[in-house]
Amino acid sequence: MSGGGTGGHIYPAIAIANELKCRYADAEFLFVGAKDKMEMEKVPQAGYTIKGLWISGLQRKLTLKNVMFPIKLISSLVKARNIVKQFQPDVAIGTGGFASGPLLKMAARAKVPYVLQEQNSYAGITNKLLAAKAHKICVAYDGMHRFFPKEKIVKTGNPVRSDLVEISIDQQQAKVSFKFDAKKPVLLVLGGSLGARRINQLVEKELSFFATLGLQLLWQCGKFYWEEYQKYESEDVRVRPFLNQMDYSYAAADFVISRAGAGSVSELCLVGKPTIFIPSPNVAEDHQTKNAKALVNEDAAIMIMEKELDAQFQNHFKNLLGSEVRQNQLSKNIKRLALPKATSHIVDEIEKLLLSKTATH
Ligand SMILES: CC(=O)N[C@H]1[C@@H](OP(=O)(O)OP(=O)(O)OC[C@H]2O[C@@H](n3ccc(=O)[nH]c3=O)[C@H](O)[C@@H]2O)O[C@H](CO)[C@@H](O)[C@@H]1O
Repeated sequence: MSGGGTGGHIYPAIAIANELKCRYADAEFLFVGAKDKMEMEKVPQAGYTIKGLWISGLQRKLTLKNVMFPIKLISSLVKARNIVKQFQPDVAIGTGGFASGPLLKMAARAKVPYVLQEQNSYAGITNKLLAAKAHKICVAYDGMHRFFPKEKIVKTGNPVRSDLVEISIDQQQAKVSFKFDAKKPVLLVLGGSLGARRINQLVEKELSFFATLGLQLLWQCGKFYWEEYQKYESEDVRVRPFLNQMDYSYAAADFVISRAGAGSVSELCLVGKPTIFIPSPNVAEDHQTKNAKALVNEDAAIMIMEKELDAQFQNHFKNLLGSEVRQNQLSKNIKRLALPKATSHIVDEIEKLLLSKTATH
């Protein structure tokens, strides 16, 4: 299994591994990630072993990191080749992020078949490079033949960890677990797996506005911003660098403000809470805006662009809070877009590949 760099690539890989483990209790898994990235912490937390490659992406500017890139690439290819040789996998799976490049390249060389999973409507560079030798490419959006060979594409949706597909926790209990008043509404603020500077600035500015509306705040600010924002912890405000229990966090929420990364969007469809998306304008081809727009077009969420926040946020938010009818409408519509069987569908494709491999041996 290889995917990483951000949660958006890691959690799909974990979801797929969990589903495979359910079907094949004796299956063995090995994750491969990038040495200093968040997968090195999150994958072991999910109960899997991970090995790290010394690899990073190419920077757009001329930097020392780019000078090191060829050396890192060669070192990663050598290490990936050894990993494949020792572990001898039956199949490999890549969910995006640069570490999957060397790993899957070496898997292909050892005749190990691989499946790719692409979360976004705009394909990542690593997956584009790996597409030619992939057996299947599981995607979440239409029109992906712009990037990948048409005959390899299967539209499955994005894998979501099973504990988030059906959240059984009661909302009151979830609120109490964060030491909130169970009778007062909770606003969950998500900045994607790394946190979002602009969303943090917005929340900081609107703290008294939220207080006058009687809201309690569960604010995931991101590990890089934690030092700056932890001072806002109070009776009604919880500030966290990262939320390890997303099931409790979603369950506690009455309203959500979030970035529009592919994984967050897929999870929020399953969770069905009234949501305001603030897409990151800094990602390739502006794909977060496209992710959020797909929901707005179905009247399933509200979207506010970063540049409109100062002028429009309070109005949008007050309108939402003031209308239970609107909240119910958004909840109903966003739930309709959920794809709860995505992980199972992807694992079906992996199974088919394994079976065809066994048949040809
Ligand atoms: C800035 C950037 O490059 N973002 C990209 C990154 O987003 P990012 O890494 O933010 O990923 P997503 O929004 O896709 O998913 C976030 C994942 O992290 C989990 N989570 C998040 C916060 C938290 O406190 N705890 C937690 O567990 C969520 O439950 C979810 O499973 O990958 C996505 C999928 O390829 C892309 O669509 C995004 O554009």
